[in-house]
Amino acid sequence: VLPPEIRFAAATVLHRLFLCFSTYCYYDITETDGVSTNELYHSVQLYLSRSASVAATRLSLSRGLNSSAFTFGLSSHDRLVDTFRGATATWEHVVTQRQAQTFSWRPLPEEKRSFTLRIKKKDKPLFVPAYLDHIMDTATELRRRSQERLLYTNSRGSSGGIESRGFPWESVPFKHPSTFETLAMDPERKELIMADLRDFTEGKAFYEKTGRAWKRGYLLYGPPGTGKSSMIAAMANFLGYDVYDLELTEVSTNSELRKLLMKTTSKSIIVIEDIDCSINLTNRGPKKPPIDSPSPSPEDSNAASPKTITLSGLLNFTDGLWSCCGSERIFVFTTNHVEKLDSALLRSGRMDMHILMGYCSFPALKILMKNYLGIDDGDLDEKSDLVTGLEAAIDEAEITPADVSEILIKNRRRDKRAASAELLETLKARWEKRRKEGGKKSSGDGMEVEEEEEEKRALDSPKESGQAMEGRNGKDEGAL
Ligand SMILES: Nc1ncnc2c1ncn2[C@@H]1O[C@H](COP(=O)(O)OP(=O)(O)OP(=O)(O)O)[C@@H](O)[C@H]1O
Ligand SMILES: [Mg+2]
Repeated sequence: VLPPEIRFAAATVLHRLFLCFSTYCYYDITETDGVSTNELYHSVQLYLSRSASVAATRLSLSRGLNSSAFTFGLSSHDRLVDTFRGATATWEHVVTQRQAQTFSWRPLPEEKRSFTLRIKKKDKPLFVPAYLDHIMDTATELRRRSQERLLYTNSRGSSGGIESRGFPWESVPFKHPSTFETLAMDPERKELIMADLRDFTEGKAFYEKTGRAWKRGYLLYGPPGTGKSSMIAAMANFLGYDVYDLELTEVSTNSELRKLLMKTTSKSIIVIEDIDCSINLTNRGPKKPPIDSPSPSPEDSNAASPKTITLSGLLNFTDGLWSCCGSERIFVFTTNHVEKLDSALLRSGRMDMHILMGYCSFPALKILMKNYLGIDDGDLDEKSDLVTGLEAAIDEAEITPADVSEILIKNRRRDKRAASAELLETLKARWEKRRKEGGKKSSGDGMEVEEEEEEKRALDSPKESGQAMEGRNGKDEGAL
C-alpha cells in the first residue's frame, strides 16, 4: 500500500497526463475573484441567459426593478452548448457549497459559483480573447436593452456655472413612447433611415477599416409639428441609446462645449434642437472659417470673443479630434429653416443624412389613422369616395402630422367612419382656404417638390447631400 503522499503525487501526475492528452481545455470563471466581483462572470451569466430559455431544463428566473425583461439563469451543473464562428463551446454552471459552513444569513455567499468553459484545444486561438470579447459586448448590449435609458440635459435653472457639481449633465429616465412604428412618414423613407441606423450600429469593423470616427450625423429639417423630435425619440428607442439634449444657449464658450462632449457616453444620441435659433449663424461675417481649413485653436476663438460659442466651436464639436472620444455617437441637429444654416455645417461628413420632415402625406396619414382610430390597411376600401377624397385632399391641404393628430384625437371616440369623414371635411376646408389665398403659393408647391426630390437623392447617396443643398442655395428659381 502506497503512502498517501505518493498516492496524491501519482494522482496529480495522472491528472496532468490526462489533461495533456485530452483534446479539451477548461476555463473556470468564478463569481468572485479574490475580494472583488468578477465582471466576466456576470457577463457570461447574462450572455447565456439569452439562449438558456430554450436549451436548458432547469432555470433560475429573475427580473430587475424597473426592467421590462425577465432574465434566465442556469441552475447548478446544467450545461449549455454555444457555437462561435463554427466552433463549439460547452458551458457548465458549477455551484459548490463552501466547506465548514454552518447555516447563516450573513451576506457572504455560502456557495461558490462559477462557470466552466470547455473548448477544444485547437480552437483556443479562436476563443481567447475573441469569444470573451464577444460575450462582454453582448452582455453590455443586453444590459442596455433591459435597463432604463436616460435623457440628459445641460440646462440649468440658475446659471450657477456648468461645472459646479462636477458633472455637467443632469439626467432623467427617458420614456418617450415614439417609435418608428408610430412615426407617420412614408414607409420607404422610414425603412431607409432604419437601415442606415442599423448599418451604423453594426459598422464597427467598417469604421475601423476606413479610419473614420464611429459617428454619424443627421439633420432633420421641416416645418414645426412634422415629427422631428418624435423622430429623435424613435431613433433612441430603436437603438436603445441614451439621449443628450444639448441646450446650446446654456453653453458660453467653445471649451465648455468640448467638456460637455467629453462627458457623454458611447452609444448615445447627441441632439441640438433648433440649431438656427441656438447659435447665431448669420452674424458671424468675416469670422466665419473657410470650409476646409481646420478650425482655429480655442485660444484664437476665445481671444476674439471670450464669451460666445462660435460656429467653428460647433464644427469642432461634431467633427474635430474630440468628437471621437468615445464611439458610436449619433449627432442629430434639427431646424425649421435649413436655408439659414451655414454650408460648412451641411457639408457631407458632418451631417451624413439630411432628412426632410414634411407635411403629412397619404401613407403617413394611414399610419396616423391606424394609431389614433385603429383603422388598419384592410379596413380601407381604396376605391371608396372617402379614401380617394382623403388621398387627394391630404397633399393639397399641406397639413402637418401634428395638426392631423389633433383632429384625430378630437374624434377618436366616434366610430371610424364618422371620424374619417370629419377629417376629410377639415382637410377640404384647408385646401379651399389655401386655394383662396391665391396663386402666390403655387411657386411654393414647386419648391416642395424639388425639396422632396432632393431629399430622395440625399437619402440615396448621403455623400451628395451636402452639395445638393449648397447647389440649391445658389440656384435661382428659374429652374423650377
Ligand atoms: N411624423 C409624425 N408621426 C407621428 N406623430 C407626429 C408626427 N409629427 C408630429 N407628430 C405629433 O405631433 C406632436 C409634435 O411633434 P414633434 O414635437 O415631433 O414636432 P417637431 O417637428 O419636433 O416640431 P418643432 O419643429 O416645433 O420642434 C408630437 O407629439 C406627435 O404626437
Ligand atoms: Mg421639436
